[in-house]
Amino acid sequence: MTGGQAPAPHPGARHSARGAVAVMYRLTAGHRPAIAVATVFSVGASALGLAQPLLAQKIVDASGHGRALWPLLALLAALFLAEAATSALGRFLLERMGERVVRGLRLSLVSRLLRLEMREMGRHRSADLISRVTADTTLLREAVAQSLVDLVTGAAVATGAVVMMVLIDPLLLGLVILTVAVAAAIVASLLTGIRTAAERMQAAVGEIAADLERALGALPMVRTHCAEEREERCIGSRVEGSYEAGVRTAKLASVMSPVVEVAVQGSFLLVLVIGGMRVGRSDSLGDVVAFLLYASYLVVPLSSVFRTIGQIQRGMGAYQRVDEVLHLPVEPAGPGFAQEAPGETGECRKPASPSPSPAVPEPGEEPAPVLALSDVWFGYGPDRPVLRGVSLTVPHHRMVALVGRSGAGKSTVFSLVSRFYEPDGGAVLFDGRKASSMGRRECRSRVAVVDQSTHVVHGSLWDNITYGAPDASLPEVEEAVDRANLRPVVDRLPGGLACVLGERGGALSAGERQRVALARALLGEPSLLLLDEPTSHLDALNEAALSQVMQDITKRCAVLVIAHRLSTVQNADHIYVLDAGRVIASGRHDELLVRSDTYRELARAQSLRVSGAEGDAAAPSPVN
Ligand SMILES: Nc1ncnc2c1ncn2[C@@H]1O[C@H](COP(=O)(O)OP(=O)(O)OP(=O)(O)O)[C@@H](O)[C@H]1O
Repeated sequence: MTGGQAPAPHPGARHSARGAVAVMYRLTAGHRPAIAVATVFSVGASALGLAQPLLAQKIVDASGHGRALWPLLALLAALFLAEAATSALGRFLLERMGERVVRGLRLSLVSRLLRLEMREMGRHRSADLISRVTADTTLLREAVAQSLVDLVTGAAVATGAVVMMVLIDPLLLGLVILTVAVAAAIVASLLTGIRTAAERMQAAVGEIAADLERALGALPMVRTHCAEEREERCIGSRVEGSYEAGVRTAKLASVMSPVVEVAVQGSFLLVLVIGGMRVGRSDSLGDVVAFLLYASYLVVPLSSVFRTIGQIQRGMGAYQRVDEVLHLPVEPAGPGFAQEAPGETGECRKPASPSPSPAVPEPGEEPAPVLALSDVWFGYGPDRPVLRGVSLTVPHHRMVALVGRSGAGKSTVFSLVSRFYEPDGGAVLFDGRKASSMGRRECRSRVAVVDQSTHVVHGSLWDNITYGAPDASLPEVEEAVDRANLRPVVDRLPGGLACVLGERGGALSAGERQRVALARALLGEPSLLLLDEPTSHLDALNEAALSQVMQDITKRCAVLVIAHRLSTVQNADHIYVLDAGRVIASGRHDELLVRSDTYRELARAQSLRVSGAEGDAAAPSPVN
């Protein structure tokens, strides 16, 4: 498997040993030449090892007959060295192959996770998904890299030993095989239990990560509610779950070990007793010595093969979790959104021309609006529509506002415009073109979003501002900083733009984070800026300043803004009032004060100018 490609699905091959072999086979696709070369080295090393008992036999017999020993001893030393060198090379090749397999899996996982459908993302806990990329693949690496080494070398040595033992004493070999077969039957019965326990343990590890992330992500809330003990108990129960599954695995594995040891010692004992009785008849102590050495060559690798199979079962438990992610649905690769293999994509950047021009209108013809929603229906679940036939337009260089009570569906409109979700009915249009006929990347390249969560990530202020345009020049960044009213923050921070912000932008206030997000959005030169609650973290002075910033921004792009505070959008060119997923009124501020009860209520609740509005209603003035 090459990096970035997920292995093909393997339904039904989940729990059986055959399934595990099939998974290992699939995982190592693309690495077979390396495995073949490594196997040749391992077999070569085994052959060199297998020749040593023969030589030992000769040395014992030669000393018995008083012949010179040093040439044989020198040959034995040379065999030792050659065996060590070839076996090291074979082992290295196999381990490197294992690392490559895991690298490919990790790249596939990362690639998939970054492109998961938003709905799917909502169904999983992010820390659990992360643990599949880190903890589960680490367990899998041990299974693939280490186990394959032991399996290949062990099987090669055991096969060679069997051949040599057949030649020396088939009866003794039969006895050894009998004891090993009994051990194998017992080990096989333990494997399913080991795998199930390993799956449980890995799932518990994922839950620990997810719960810990939840608690650390909301640490101030945990502290202010004195919930440390409660969180500790909750996470502690996950730790217990992982401990119990680990202990169960250990129990099963510890039963396996004595079984294998008894088989090894039993074989030796049998060989010693029966071989000793036969020495008198065969008249060769050398034969018994050689046979004993071969027996050790057979049972030692076989015991490691048994252990390895246990390890592979544990790895398969982890693979199950990895495999689930590899088959989660990702966003469809529409036109212009090719799903390049990881490594080929580089950073996700806006295209060179981030604000594609709208189709050139005929002379005298109005250009199509930057954004239009036409009778859009949408629900997060099948039974509950959140948007019910929403239609709205955002013309070029205008500021349009969405207002309405909490839960009316305003942010959902943004999610559809960002194409996190597709409408169930109706259409979203960019510059007159249906979004569904365009790739997601093309749609998103037209839009910049500053939402309520105002994402600021660990890194410098510069990194955060240039996140969407990593090649931006200093003057461009400076301009975005000024336009977003961020200059005082840059001047205050030590190192200015180079200042490293803590995780989630902890070094900044909420209002400052919002302005960083705005600077980032402006740097991308979008044709449409989506602002969700832009004033939610601002004081009155900064709110007034931002209103001015928004007016200025419309010189360069259109703005669609969501605001609870109507003071921010009083000057909007057009306002849509959303209620329970429907547009119930639209117009300018003064018009809506007259025409819309809901708008008037919202305004009254915020003590905005309402008096007299009922009397001086102006004619509606749609902006397009
Ligand atoms: N990811 C989601 N999954 C399921 N339901 C959701 C999801 N996001 C929002 N909703 C539901 O959709 C409805 C509209 O939510 P939305 O966030 O669009 O409202 P809003 O008008 O932006 O509210 P607010 O002003 O409080 O931000 C709400 O009832 C909300 O519970």
